[in-house]
Amino acid sequence: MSQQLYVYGASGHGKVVIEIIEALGKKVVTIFDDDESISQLLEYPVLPKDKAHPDKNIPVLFAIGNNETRKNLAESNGFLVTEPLIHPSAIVSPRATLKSGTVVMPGAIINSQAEVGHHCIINSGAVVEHDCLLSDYVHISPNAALAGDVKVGEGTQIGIGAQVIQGINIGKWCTIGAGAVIIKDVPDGVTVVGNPGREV
Ligand SMILES: CC(=O)SCCNC(=O)CCNC(=O)[C@H](O)C(C)(C)COP(=O)(O)OP(=O)(O)OC[C@H]1O[C@@H](n2cnc3c(N)ncnc32)[C@H](O)[C@@H]1OP(=O)(O)O
Repeated sequence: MSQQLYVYGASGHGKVVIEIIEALGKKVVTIFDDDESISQLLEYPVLPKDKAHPDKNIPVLFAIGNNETRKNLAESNGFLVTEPLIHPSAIVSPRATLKSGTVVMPGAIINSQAEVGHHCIINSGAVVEHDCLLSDYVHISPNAALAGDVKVGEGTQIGIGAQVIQGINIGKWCTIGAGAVIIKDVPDGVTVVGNPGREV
């Protein structure tokens, strides 16, 4: 895996990504952001991509919390995408598979034969149990937990502290609210809150 990385997105999420890169002993070369008013993130300079002439051989991590924005950026930029970045304190089964552009935050757990797509965020302390199947651009927020064999469609966010019982199918581009408890399947494109989860 490359020892040098770009980070795209000078956000709070970007700060956590930078600290993962540092914890892995790799080097952040530059942070990119389309907002020209941002010049620095932590100790790193922030540059608009068009002014930076990025090296096509240095991979990027798109550090954007919003799933749709992250997808649009990833699909419109010709960057080399980084292999998954996994914080050293996370526990990832050797039988789990993670695709490029995905980041696993401190303390997260991904268990046996789980599959995680491209450009996903498995946030701090989240649990993705055995045999779960996560499509691209999914965000599992801090401390959320998916029991075994849960499927999550593209672009869905599971909110902070939410819990999903085993075998549930959650559709594409859904939002599961903070602390929700999901005990039945969720169709595409809806927001579900509460315990038990109800559509709003
Ligand atoms: C490191 C990081 O920071 S990662 C980021 C993690 N962030 C999250 O997990 C955020 C998750 N987001 C939420 O929970 C939000 O409240 C959402 C997306 C579910 C709803 O947001 P909005 O669309 O703005 O809905 P709104 O606030 O208008 O609420 C709609 C209704 O749902 C209720 N509601 C909203 N969120 C929740 C929730 N988490 N649990 C229970 N009820 C909720 C509201 O009280 C309201 O009810 P009412 O119509 O009876 O008054």
